[in-house]
Amino acid sequence: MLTVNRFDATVGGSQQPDQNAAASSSRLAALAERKRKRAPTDDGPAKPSTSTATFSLGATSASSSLTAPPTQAPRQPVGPSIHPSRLASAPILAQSVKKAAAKAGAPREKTKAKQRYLNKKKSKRKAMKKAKGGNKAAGTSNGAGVAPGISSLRQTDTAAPETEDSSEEGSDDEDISMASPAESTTAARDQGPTAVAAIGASAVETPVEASSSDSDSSSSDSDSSSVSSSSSDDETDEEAATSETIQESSEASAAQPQPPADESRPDERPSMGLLVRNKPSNKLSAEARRSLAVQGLPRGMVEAKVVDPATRQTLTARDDIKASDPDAIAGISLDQALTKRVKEMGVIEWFAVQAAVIPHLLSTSAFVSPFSPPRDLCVSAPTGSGKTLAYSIPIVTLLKERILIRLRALIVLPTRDLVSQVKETLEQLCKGTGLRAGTTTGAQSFAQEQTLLMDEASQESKLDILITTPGRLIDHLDETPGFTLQHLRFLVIDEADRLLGQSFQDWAQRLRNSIEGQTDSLSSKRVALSTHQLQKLHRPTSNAACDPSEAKPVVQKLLFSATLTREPGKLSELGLRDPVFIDVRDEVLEGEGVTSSAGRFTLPATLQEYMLVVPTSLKPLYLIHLLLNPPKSDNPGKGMRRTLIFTKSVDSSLRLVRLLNLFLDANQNGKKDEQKLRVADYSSDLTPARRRELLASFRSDQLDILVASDLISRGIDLPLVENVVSYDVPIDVAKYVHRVGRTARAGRVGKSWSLVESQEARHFKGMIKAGVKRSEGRKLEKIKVEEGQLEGLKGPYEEALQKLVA
Ligand SMILES: Nc1ncnc2c1ncn2[C@@H]1O[C@H](COP(=O)(O)OP(=O)(O)OP(=O)(O)O)[C@@H](O)[C@H]1O
Repeated sequence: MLTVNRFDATVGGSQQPDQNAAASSSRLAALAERKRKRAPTDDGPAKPSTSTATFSLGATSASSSLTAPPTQAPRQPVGPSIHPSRLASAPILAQSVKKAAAKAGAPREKTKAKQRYLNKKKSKRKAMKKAKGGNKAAGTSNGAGVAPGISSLRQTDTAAPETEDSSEEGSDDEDISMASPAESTTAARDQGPTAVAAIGASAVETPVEASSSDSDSSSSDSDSSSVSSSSSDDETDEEAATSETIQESSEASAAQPQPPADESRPDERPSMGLLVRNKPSNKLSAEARRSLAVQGLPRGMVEAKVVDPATRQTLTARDDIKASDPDAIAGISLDQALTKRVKEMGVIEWFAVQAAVIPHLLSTSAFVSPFSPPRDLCVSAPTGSGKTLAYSIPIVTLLKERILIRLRALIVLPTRDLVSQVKETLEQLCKGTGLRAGTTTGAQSFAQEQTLLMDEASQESKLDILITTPGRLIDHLDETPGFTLQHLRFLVIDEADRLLGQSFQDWAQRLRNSIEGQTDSLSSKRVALSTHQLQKLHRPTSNAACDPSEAKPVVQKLLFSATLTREPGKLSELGLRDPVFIDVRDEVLEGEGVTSSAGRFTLPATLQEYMLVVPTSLKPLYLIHLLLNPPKSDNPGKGMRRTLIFTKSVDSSLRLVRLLNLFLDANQNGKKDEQKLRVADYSSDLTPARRRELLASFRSDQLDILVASDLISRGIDLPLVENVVSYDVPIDVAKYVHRVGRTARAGRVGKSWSLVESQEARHFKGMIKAGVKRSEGRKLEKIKVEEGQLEGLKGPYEEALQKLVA
């Protein structure tokens, strides 16, 4: 009753006078009804009802009864206590009171179809009870008497109790369990096939969550025309869906290899009704989860090669190789000149991703046969783990033997800054090889880029390697005479998940069309190959394989990211050829396949993560405190330098930089000796030249802090960054991974600090827990800052705020 009264009071308090009058009269009516209920009736004493049930019942009926006062009200007295406008403006509230009403047993109209369904259900239940009694009598275990597909899962479950890891996953699920089934499915789709499969798996076990069924009963009884209303109020609909889902799943399981049926009780295979009653437990064994998760996935994804991030391999130059030394041959052996250049770049040993990818790519040849083209490659490895060299070294090594200049490698990246960065790496590697690398990003005029790309007279490429953004690439494919991808040997899509998420100009499909057009060029048009190319071309063994129509594009597609999508749908945009997957992350735990951890991304082992829960109104002050007095600092009192701060937008960055600089000025008064922190914003509004200048200042320690939106959260390699601060929490886990990945690169130590507003804390922790995987012993540590610690900063902060609004 208290709940109702409080709720009424609240609603009344916010209503207009006439609404108040209506509400109080309805409250009186409700009171009278409650009294009437307490008094004995002809039918016997009234049953006590809980306050929630009473409230819910009334509230549900409110939606239909408020417009016209209830005529046969006895069971709906409290209805008018919720104003219809409130229900109309709060669909979730309306839905929940409706649902509660259904539970409380509000009378509902039953159609014939529904009645038929219920009757059928009743008789099934009876049959099940009988069967259950039989089972008990026979002393069967929970697996016996269940359809083979399901029973096999359950028996495994019993045999293999949950591991620590799987229970942790369970708690992850708990954290995100507030999402509706529809939300979960959408989220799962975003996370890739595993998550979708997991949803599928949970539908097998808890099919109540399945979306609408097309049974008569559900369609006839539904209040709403929307399919998504299966969340519904209707228990019967839920049961119908349950039954159907289980039927479907057992049909599906029939297609799978089945364990032998229980021979001792061959005739006791139950009806589907029994399945509904004997729902399996909510936990599938790890093995069963894995097999569900991998169904329908590409071979390479299921058989992904998992590489330990701690793997290292020594650098060997080709001259050192002894033919008898299998390790040297299997290892990475570059020629002396390239080894020297790599050493000049600070490489003394190969990192894990390089140790896996470089030999894999070097095992193919520069010129591959269109009749047996190489498999494509998808690589997922943590931020700062050296993916750029992993693809650049093989490209340079294989292409430097070329005779004619043709465009043989195309590297696509999402931003200009990244294009420039990769170009610098390739230019260093190409020194002395004669290979030419160039870029097109729109930083220069289109005509200038055309001149750089193509020889006007011969209309041949002037570049061996082109590094570009997708938009500019499509422009050149469309408008630059002679520009072709027909000689391409390597196509690299770096930050692949980000690029595949961008659909502008339909770039992925158009790129694919341009590449696949080369099949014709190589076969029917018989494009003249270089002598070298002809010599290297592997001759197919049978004549049938020489059929020009069998020729395939020779381009090998290489996809890289720290957060690579495992969604086959997304990957298929590029028409990958039987891709090999290399996944650099900690060893696969028992029961965890490559896909079961899809959507969980590995963080660098050298990263320390911290979070501060802060009140929204004082967030800037907490940031200032953090910057001036960084906890866990090796140089206390020196402030937080070599720091990147991420905000949610360019505007936020600008405002924050102004406030910080005003504060630092105000705080500097009288402290001449102390070196003030130097802060600047880095945004897409700045010219490329200004951005280059800022990065150079940061690299040379002339700037301490750069404040940016997510513009530079991906890929940018600033080796000196020691701290990353998320002033606004990232909107998804991939953004978090890329932001924090600007530090702790190439094996260096780095710290990330997330300022989380109190109301965001639960969501943030859940998101991170579900989305990232850390090395053993690592965790997200909470740092506490008491408001008292901010006292000394309040004066200059107030001063800065006043100047900011002036
Ligand atoms: N074997 C190595 N030894 C030492 N330093 C290396 C090695 N390989 C790469 N590096 C350096 O590590 C840094 C990070 O490399 P890179 O930018 O390729 O990382 P990444 O994996 O592409 O990261 P992100 O996912 O953030 O783009 C670079 O400064 C690079 O020069």
